[in-house]
Order: sequence, then C-alpha cells, then structure tokens
Amino acid sequence: MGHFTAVDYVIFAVLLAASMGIGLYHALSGGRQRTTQEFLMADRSMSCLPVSLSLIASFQSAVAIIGVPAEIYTHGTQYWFIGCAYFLGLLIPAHVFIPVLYKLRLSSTYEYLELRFSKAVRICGTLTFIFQTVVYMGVCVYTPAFALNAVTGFELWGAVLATGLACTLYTTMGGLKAVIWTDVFQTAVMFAGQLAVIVVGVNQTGGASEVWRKVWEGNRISALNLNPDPTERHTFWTLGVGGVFLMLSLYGVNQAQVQRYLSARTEKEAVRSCYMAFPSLQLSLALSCVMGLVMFARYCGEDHSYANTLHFGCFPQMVIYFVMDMLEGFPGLPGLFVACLFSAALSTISSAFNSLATVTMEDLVKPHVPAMTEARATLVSKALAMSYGLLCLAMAYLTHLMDVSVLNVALKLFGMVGGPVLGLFCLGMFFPWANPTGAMAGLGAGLALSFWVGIGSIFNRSSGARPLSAGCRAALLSDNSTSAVHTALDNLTLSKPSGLNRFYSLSYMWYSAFSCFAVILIGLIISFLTGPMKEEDVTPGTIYPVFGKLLCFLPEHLKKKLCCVTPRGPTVSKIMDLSAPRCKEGNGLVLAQEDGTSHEELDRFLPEVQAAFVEHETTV
Ligand SMILES: CC(C)(CO)[C@@H](O)C(=O)NCCC(=O)O
Ligand code: NA
Repeated sequence: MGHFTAVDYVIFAVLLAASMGIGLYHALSGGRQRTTQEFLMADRSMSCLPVSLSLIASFQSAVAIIGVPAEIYTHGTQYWFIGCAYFLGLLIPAHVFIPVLYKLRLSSTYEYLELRFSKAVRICGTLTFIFQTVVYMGVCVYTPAFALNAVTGFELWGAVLATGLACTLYTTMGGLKAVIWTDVFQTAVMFAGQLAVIVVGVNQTGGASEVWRKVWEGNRISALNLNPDPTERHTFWTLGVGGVFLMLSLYGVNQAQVQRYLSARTEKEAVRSCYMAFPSLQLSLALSCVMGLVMFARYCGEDHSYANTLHFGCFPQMVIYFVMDMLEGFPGLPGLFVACLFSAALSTISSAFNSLATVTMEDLVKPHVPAMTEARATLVSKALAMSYGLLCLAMAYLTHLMDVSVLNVALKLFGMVGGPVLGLFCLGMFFPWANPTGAMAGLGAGLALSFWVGIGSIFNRSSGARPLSAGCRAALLSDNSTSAVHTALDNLTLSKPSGLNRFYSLSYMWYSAFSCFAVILIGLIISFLTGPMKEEDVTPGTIYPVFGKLLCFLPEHLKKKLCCVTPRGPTVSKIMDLSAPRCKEGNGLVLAQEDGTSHEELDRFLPEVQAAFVEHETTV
C-alpha cells in the first residue's frame, strides 16, 4: 500500500498552521476577544455566507466523509434519500425555531427552557447536550486518525494529539469568529479533497459511463424503498421522515447550530444562512455518495481483498484503502485527502469546544456567580474551551477502547440524546399547556425509552447484523466464496425479530422521531394531570402558535379558548426575574423586537434595560 511522501505530511501541517493562523488573527483583531459577547457570540455580527458554511461543517465530520461512501458501497444508494429530509429539516428551523430563539436574544439555547419552564429543566437540557457532544467529539477526532493509521500507518496518536491540540489552541485564542472562519476554509478543503478523489477515481475506472454501467449492473442504484416496516434500517420513511427529526434535533435546537444563528447580524441573515446551507449540504451528500459508487465501480467483481472486513457493516478502512489506491502516483493528492478528512474533523470539534464552553458558562457558571466581571467571565470561558479541548483527547482514547462502526454510532447518538431534547423544545414551543413538571417527566421518560432501545439494539446483535441487503450479499458472494459464507449470510438474513427484539431492532433513523414524540406525549399527559399552564403564566415570546397558524380559519375567540395564540402581556418584571443574571445584556426586554431589527438598534435599549435592572434589583 502506498505510503505518504513528505509533500503529503507538509499539506497536513499547512492545514493545521492555516487554521491556527486564522485563530491568531481573530485573537489580535476586532475586540481582541476581551468580552464573552465576542468570544462566544462573535459580537453577533456575522453575515450569512460564513454562517451557512459553518452550519454544514458542524455535523459533517470525517465520520460522514468515510462512513457514507462505505454505506453506499455495501448497501447501495438508498441512504442518499436522506437528502429529502433536508427540505423540511432546514425550512422548519428557518421559520419556526430561528424566529422564536433569535427574538429572545439568548446566548445558550437552553436559556429558552428556563424562560418557558424552569431552571431545573434548563439544567437538564444543558447536561444532556454536554453528554451528547462530549461523546461525539471523541468519535470525531479519533475516526480519521484511526482509519488512516489502519491502512497507511499514519501516526495514530500523533494525529489525534496534533488535531486535538491545534484545534484547542485556535478555539481558545480566536473564539467563535475563528471557529466560523476556519469552518469556511475547512469546508472548502473538504470539498476539494472529495472532488479530487472522485475525478481521479472516475478516470482510473474508465470514465463516467463505465462507472455507471458497473454500479447499475452491480445493483448499487437503489429504487425508492417504500416498505413501512420501522425495523428496516434505511427506507424512504426512515430516511425522509425520520431524517427530518434528526435534522431538526441538529439544525433546530442543537446549541452548536443555534449559536451560529444567534451570531448572525440580523434575524433575516440567520434565516438566509439556513437557506444557503441547503445546497452545500446536498452537494456534500452527493459527493460522498458518488465516492461510494466510484469505489464500487473500481472493485466490483475483481478485488475482494477488503470484502472480508465487510461482513458486519461498514468499515472505514475500506474507504481509505480505496482512496490511497486511487491516488497513488499523484504526489500531493493523498495529502489533500488527508487534509480533507482532518478539516472535517477539526470543524466539528471546534464547534463542539466553543458550544460546550458557551453552555457551561451561561447555564452552569453565570447563574451561580452573577457578579462576575466581563474580563473574568471571558477568562473563564477561554479556560472552559481549553478544558473541553483536553477532554476531547481523553474521549478519543475512550473511543479507541470501544470498537465501533462510526456512522451508526454518530447517528444513534444524535437520535438517542438529541431526540428527547428536540421533544422538550417542541413541547415548550407548540403546546402552551405544558408545565415544568410535565417537561421534566417527559424528558426523563424520553431519555429512558431511547436509551432502552439504543442499548438494547447493541446487545441484540443478531438483528443488528440483519441489514445485509440482497445487493450487499451479491457483492460479498463472489464466485470463489465458500459455502460457509453462504450459510452464514442466510442465517443472518433469515432470523426475523419478534417481541422485545422487534422493539430493539427499530431503525436508528427513527430514534429522533420516536423519542421526540415520547417526550411530547408524556409531557402533555403529566401536564394535564398536574394542572396545565395558564396562558397568562407563559413567558411572552416563548410560544410558536402552531395551532393558531394551522387553524387560522377559526374565529378569534375560539382560537383564544384553545390557547393557540401567542400569549402577550405586561409581564416584563417576570422575565427580569427569570433572566436576572443575563439582564446586563438586555435579554428580557427585547421580546417585542420585530423581524429584521438589527442588534445595533437593540443596543440602544441597553442603558434603559440596565437602569431598569438596577432599579428592579434594589427594590427587591
Ligand atoms: C447529520 C447528517 C445526517 C446531515 O446530513 C450527516 O451529516 C451525517 O450523516 N453525519 C454523520 C455524523 C458526522 O459526520 O459526524
Ligand atoms: Na466538520
């Protein structure tokens, strides 16, 4: 197998150096990262282009770059239908979540939970996010290093340490501005690397029509699978409908993304960035799917040296093997692909460090130390970003100890942990009756159910291995494969799950939707049992009147009766209570802000808000 030349290592080093350069630039320019507003929120001054590229970079890591081609190679193009989920998966955040969250002018998205429910719900939301992100970042930093190491002997722990430390450094120096601008640069490198592999790969295989012929004859082009069985791993329903909930949990309520929307200059700019993320996300999906197809065309029917590793799902090494095989003899291109992999990883973990620092600061530290000076708060935020960077290295080691198939793990984690949090936000925004007790019970039950099915599926391997499709079998059963392989495959595909095993074999693409609905249902039941929230008790601006909008033909008084209009009222003092530690930023009073009002205009209110706050505090 081809080894790296000096040129390749130099390209990798240049990637790290350029990223750190961007970090240094933002540490020394602008406000020099001396306020939390700049360090955590990029001064709320970003325009839509960098924000949109940064949005797609957050959850597009080496896991997707390696995992998706492997998935397409093994199971055909069915996974590509997840692109259908991008429509609603971005439209709903743009027109439901952004308007509500942006107007509240939060820093942490979990502040919403306190405004709508209670402090306890907020803390639970924050802790859930921290858990999800800490596990995810370990997988993200470990995956590219591991895959490269397995095939090319690339220094495993050297790569983990170099990426983890470089990323920690530029995130700590340059704050969110550096994170967003490195995302822009890294997304470009990511696309360039994928494109290079595809162009060279198509050439090596004998042109686009030859690739098409081979994947067509090899049965890789999947027809739309409309099987309603929820245990079938990838169908149109699991990907196109279940995927919408996955997208909502990531692009609607996940702190990493919401923080980007909030860093936009205006609400319009935030909505526009969400729209602009759509084509780039489709492009990214298309590139990784096409890469899987080219890979199949290259190896189908001839070289099955790596097919042995395919038996139990998708192995990342295979993709690296293919890439190195393709790019051998093109000096610099293997290095470009390495840069592509690590770009994807860096842009994800940098978002993780910054968003973790933000929620820890805003939700866990500030409420307990309300008198902290701005300088001290910024210092603590930087210390937090750095600590999470170092924790990431520890998590990479933990990932190393668990032997996992990365794409499934990432998607399962998003569903198991992100789904209940999505449910919590939906419960709060769409159901004015939901009360804090219901929210707590709903979140607890939703998490319990999703961990039950998620952990159950791990111990229920027999059905976990079921997804070997007919096409995959064809690929594995080359002429010279033994009858033992045939028998093993038949046993795998014949065993149909029943009873509890059927529950455990729920497709992981349904996890988000399943746990989201569980939270809403249990949350509503408990709320009605313990006394539903009254309209005048709900904080203004925290409800999205979805029923009011859907039932717009009803007369006004009936709508009011159904409690499906935005509650309004002179409850400013109540908001001041709830958001006391944040009031210096003037969060509470900007609720009436109209669409498109710029932060500059808002800032004119700040002195008034501060005066009101001081008055409020001294009279209490
Ligand atoms: C999150 C989606 C589904 C959005 O397209 C996709 O980027 C994906 O499959 N990501 C896998 C996780 C990762 O790349 O880290
Ligand atoms: Na990324």
